[in-house]
Amino acid sequence: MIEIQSLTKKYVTKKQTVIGVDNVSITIEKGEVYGIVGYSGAGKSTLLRCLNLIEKPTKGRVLVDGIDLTSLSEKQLRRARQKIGMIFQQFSLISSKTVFENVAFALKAAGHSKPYIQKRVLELLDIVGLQDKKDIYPAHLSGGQKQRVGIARALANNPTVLLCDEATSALDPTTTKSILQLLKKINQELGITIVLITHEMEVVKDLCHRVAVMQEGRLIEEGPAYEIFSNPREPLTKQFITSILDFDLPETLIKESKGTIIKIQFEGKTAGDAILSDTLQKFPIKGNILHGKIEYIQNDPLGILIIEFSGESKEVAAAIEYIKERTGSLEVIAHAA
Ligand SMILES: Nc1ncnc2c1ncn2[C@@H]1O[C@H](COP(=O)(O)OP(=O)(O)OP(=O)(O)O)[C@@H](O)[C@H]1O
Repeated sequence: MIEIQSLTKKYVTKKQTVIGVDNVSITIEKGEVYGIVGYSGAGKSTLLRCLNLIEKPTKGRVLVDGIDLTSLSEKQLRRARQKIGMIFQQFSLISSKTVFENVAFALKAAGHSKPYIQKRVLELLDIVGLQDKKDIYPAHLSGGQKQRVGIARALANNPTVLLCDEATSALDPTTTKSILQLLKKINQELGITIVLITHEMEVVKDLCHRVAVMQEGRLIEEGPAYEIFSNPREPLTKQFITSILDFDLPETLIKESKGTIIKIQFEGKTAGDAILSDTLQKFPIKGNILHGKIEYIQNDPLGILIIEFSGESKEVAAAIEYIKERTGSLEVIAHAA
């Protein structure tokens, strides 16, 4: 378990004081994948770097499995850090070392014997699917392969926590998917807690159990990923999820519509229900689907449907009420002219 308690990080220079992280408290459970999102400058990297004390907090505490990292000596901290792996957007591999040597480096630093290192590196390369690349230099690897080496190196000393600093931001969408799959496997099969920062909600959608939203150093919203996607409270959170779920109808379509246009959000089990066909059977109205989309937040469906209803206004109103009672939310976008 990771406990971030009232953490503040200020950067003080002669000219000014910049607050990187402003009084943030978060508890991350063991085995969880926890996402931190926010725009550039929100304080995500600073917060992540405070978790292994690469960055020293100005105030507050960071406890990993009950140990207060801020109270440790340098020597104790080096030891504690071995249990906190980290991967980076730009991979941070040593270009003059082969894949094998890059991974072995972390094990040598921890003082392991040669035979153990030999065995452990091959084991790690097997986990990340790169055994056949062990004698290759980083320059000859693709971005995805470089990140796999980064992951193998981060896992070398059997960490309990893996910190991911925009781990897929430099990768194309297909490679991103495969790295996210690998991180999911590492979380599920090795039970490693993952804390990741990202500005991509796709990453959160695929991987994160819980998510925090940061703005100007502060934590403005936090909760289970499904709740954040289905019921965002803060305007910034709404902006973030729009990229995944929302859909704006063209203005002309709304203007020219002769019916009532509604947007329905389906949550959880109701997403699969035949609410629309029920409604159309029950009420003498016509329904024209203008847009529909279902996203899976991990394994749970969340959908939106935009429909134009036409018919007698009393019947349309009754149909809307009927749907409201059965779904997560309903919004009337345009009334019948
Ligand atoms: N070493 C530093 N010295 C001074 N100010 C810093 C330093 N590192 C970060 N900051 C400032 O702290 C604030 C938060 O930066 P941080 O890099 O944590 O944000 P971020 O959300 O990770 O952004 P990005 O996605 O661009 O990396 C910014 O205002 C930044 O300018």
